[in-house]
Amino acid sequence: MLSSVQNPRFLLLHLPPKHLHFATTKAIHTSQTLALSPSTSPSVSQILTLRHSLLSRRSTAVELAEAYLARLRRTEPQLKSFLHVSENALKEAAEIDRRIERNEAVGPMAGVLVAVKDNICTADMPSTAGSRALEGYRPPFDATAVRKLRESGAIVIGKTNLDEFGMGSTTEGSAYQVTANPWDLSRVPGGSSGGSAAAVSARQCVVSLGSDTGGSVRQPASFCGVVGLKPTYGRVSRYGLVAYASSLDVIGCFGSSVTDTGILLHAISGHDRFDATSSKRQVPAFTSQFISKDLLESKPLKGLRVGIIRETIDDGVDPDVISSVCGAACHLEALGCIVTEVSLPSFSLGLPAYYILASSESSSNLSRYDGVRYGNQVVAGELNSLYGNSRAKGFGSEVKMRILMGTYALSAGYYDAYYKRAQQVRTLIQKSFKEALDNNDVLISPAAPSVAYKIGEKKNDPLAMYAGDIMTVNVNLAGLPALVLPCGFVEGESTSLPVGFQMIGAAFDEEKLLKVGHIFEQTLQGCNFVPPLVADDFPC
Ligand SMILES: NC(=O)C[C@H](N)C(=O)O
Repeated sequence: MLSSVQNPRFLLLHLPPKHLHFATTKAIHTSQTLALSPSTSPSVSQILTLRHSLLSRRSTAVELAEAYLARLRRTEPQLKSFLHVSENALKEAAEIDRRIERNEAVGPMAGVLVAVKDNICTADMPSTAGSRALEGYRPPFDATAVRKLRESGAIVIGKTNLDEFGMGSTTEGSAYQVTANPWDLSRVPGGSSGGSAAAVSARQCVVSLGSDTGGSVRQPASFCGVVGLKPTYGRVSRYGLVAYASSLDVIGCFGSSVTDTGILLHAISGHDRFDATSSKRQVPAFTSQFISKDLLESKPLKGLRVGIIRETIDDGVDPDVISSVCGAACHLEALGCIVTEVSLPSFSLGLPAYYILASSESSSNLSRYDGVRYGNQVVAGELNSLYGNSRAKGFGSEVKMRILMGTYALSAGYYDAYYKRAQQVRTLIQKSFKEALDNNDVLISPAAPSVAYKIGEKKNDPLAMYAGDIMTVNVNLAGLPALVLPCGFVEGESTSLPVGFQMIGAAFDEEKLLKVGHIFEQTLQGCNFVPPLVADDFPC
C-alpha cells in the first residue's frame, strides 16, 4: 500500500484544481512508469522508414513482406492473432516492386502490411466476425476502408481474431481461438480487437484496423502497449463493417507510433456514398507537420488546456495505472500544458446506458442471421425450427445473452424504463463532454482500470468484464475521437505489462489528438514498446 503522500490518487482527489500541477508532479516521482525500461526503441514511424527504404531502393516490397511473414509464422503458434493469412501478400508486394522499378507513382501506403479485424469485409479472404454463424463466409466486396487501403498501396496480410461480433473485452469470446498478449502469453490482449492489437505489438504487421463500439480499439491498445485511435463517429465509412451497434460502431486504427496511426487514419477516412452516416467534412493531412524539425523546438503545447477526468481517478482503478496516467499528465505539464481536474458528473451512468443501447441495437442487427438471409443454415423440417436451430448453433453464449438483454430492454413493457432512459443518459453525457471540451483542448483518463489480466480470469464473470469498459464507453456514446498511447509499465510476475492513457478530443479534431500524442511520444525519447517475444528483432 502506498501512503497517502506517496499515493497520487490521494493527492488528486484531495487537492483543489489549482494544486493539480503539484499533485501530478508528485505523482511522477511515485510512479515507476515513465522510465520506459523494457525494450523501448526510438519512436520511429515504421511506415515512413519502409517507404524510404523502398523508394531509395534499399529494399524491395517482397523482402519486407517476407520479413513480416517470417515473424508472423514464428510467433503465431503462441499468439494466435490471425484467423486467416493472405496467400496474395507476396504477389501484391511484387507488383509494387514492378511499379517502383518502372518509376511509376505508388500510393502513400505502398508495401505497408496491414492486418484487418475479421468483422471487416475482404473479398479475397473469409470474414467471419469471430462467429460460427459466418464460418467460411467470403464477402463479394471489400469494405470501403479496405478498398481505400488497397488503393493507397497497402497489402492486407490477414484477418485478425476478435470476440464474436465484437462483443467482449478479451478475445476469449471468439468462436475459433483465444489470442495471447505478446507481453505475457498467459494474459489476454484485450478485446474485442485483441488480434489486431497483438499483431501490431508483436510486429506481425505494420499497422492494423480494428473496430470500436465501446472501447474495442482503445482497451487492447493499452493492454498490448501500442497506439490505438477511435475516430469520430462518421469520420470513417462503416460500409462493410459487420454491424454490432450501428450508432456506436466505428472502424479504428492501431500502430506502433502516432505517425503510423495518423497515416492509416488518413488513408481510410472520408465520405462514402454507401454509408449515409459518413461525414462530408474534409479530411486533414493529419501528420503533415510531424516531419518538421521545428515542431518540437517551438514549444507547441504551451498553454494547451488538458483536463483530467476526476471520475476516472477512482478507487476501482489499479493504483499503478493511476500512477502512470498521472505521470503522463505531469509530462504534458512539463511540455507547457495547463493541466486541471474536470468533472463529468454523468460519467458513471455511461456503463449501464452503453450496455442497454449496445445490446438493444445488437438484438436488432443480429436478427438477420436466420440461416436464410444471412448465416450458416441448420436444416430443419419446419421454417421456425430452421431459424431457431441456425441461430442456436451459430451464436456463442455471450452473443445470445446480449440478444436476450437487448430484446428485453426493447420490449413493450420495459422500453421506457430501459431503452428510453438510456437514450436520455446518452444526451446528458454528450452535453457534459461538450461543456468540458469547450473549456479544455483535450481530456485525459486511464484507457482501462487495469493492465492485461490472466486468460480465464473474468471469462465466467460478465459483469466484471463489462465493468472494465468504464473508461471507454462514454466516448462512443458521445461520438468523439480518442487516442490511446502507452505511458508506462507495471511490473507483472514474470514480465512488465504496458499501461495506456486515453486522450479525448472534440468531434472531428483527431488532428489535435495526433499532434499532442506525437509530441508526447517523441519527448519521452521513444515509446515504440516492443514485447520480449520479438525484442531480438528490434535492438535498442
Ligand atoms: N465492442 C466493443 O467495443 C467492446 C465492448 N467491450 C463490448 O463488448 O461491447
